[in-house]
Amino acid sequence: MSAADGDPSLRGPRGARAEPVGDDELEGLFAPFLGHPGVLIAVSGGPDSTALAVLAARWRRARGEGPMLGLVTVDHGLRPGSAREAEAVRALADAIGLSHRTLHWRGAKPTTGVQEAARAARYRLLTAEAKARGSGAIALGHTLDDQAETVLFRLSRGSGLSGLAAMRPASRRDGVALLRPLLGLPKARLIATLRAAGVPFVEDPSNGDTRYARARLRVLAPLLADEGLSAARLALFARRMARADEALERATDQAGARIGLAPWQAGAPVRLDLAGFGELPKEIGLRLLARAIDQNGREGPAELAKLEAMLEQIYARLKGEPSPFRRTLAGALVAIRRGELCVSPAPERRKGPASR
Ligand SMILES: Nc1ncnc2c1ncn2[C@@H]1O[C@H](COP(=O)(O)OP(=O)(O)OP(=O)(O)O)[C@@H](O)[C@H]1O
Repeated sequence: MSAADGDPSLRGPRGARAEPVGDDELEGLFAPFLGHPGVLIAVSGGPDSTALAVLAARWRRARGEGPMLGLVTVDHGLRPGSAREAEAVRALADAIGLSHRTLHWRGAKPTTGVQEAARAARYRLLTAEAKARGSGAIALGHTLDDQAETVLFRLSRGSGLSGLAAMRPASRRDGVALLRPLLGLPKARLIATLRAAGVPFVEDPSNGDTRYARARLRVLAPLLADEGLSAARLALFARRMARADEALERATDQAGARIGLAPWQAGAPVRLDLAGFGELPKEIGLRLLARAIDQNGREGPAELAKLEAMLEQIYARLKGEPSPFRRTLAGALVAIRRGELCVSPAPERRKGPASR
């Protein structure tokens, strides 16, 4: 048995030895890059995004042509070592022949919810940089293990079907494509790839910090895998949810066009035929209501449980409960009048008398 055989980070599910990613896999992984003039590779210096950079550079070199690739690191300025980590990514970029830029999260940092704020700032900085360069796409190093963790995290938070579809291999944010070429690969294979190539990487210390729910779920992962809830199975579950979600979204488009009494326009009130709404399958009605509220509210997406409760109240009116219906949710006003379900921006809340 070699030393590596005993290294748990090199083992895949149920102790199977993880193989480095082979050159014959690269085209399949990176073909989605081809639709873009340039791709910014978001590299924290951790194993996943380091492997992403190494593999993408290998792919690009082998084909001799393709999109411009460049590495970008966001220095959140939250840990003393963060500038050094960004410098290590620059050294990696030099070694693999790609450019590198560090983006800084400046300004005041919140004392609570700092991880969420850092994540939002990171995406803001990355999408702005991609737009400024005309790159069109950002590549992220999420793996199969991250996908599994996202499914478990969302299950634990009561997400519905769309949330359980978890991360998509390709999505959009602020007009920029987000690509996740490694979403089908276990982290153990990426670590094996870096070890085989002799490329160093760092581990984010917050990854093992059990004050965070994701780190606690990571601790549970081997136990769940023993019960059949392996990362691969959870990721397969997410793909099936994504397939169902796409079908339901399309059915929702069609239902909206069919029972809409006014054209669906960004920022415009939504008017739906109430009887037609009542005949829709519940899931489609729920999605239409959510869209109408998203479009008219100012407070972001409404919570699923609140939407479900409102849907039941609308059904009660449809069954003949006579009381008037006028409710606000997530900054939108939902009202029933003269056979119509109307969703419009909620009036500004009146402020009480000024206090001294
Ligand atoms: N500081 C950083 N600089 C550049 N890219 C980063 C940085 N941190 C994370 N990323 C990118 O985001 C990917 C996911 O990182 P990580 O899992 O730590 O973030 P997350 O917050 O859990 O992910 P998400 O932002 O999708 O929720 C990394 O593989 C990398 O591509």
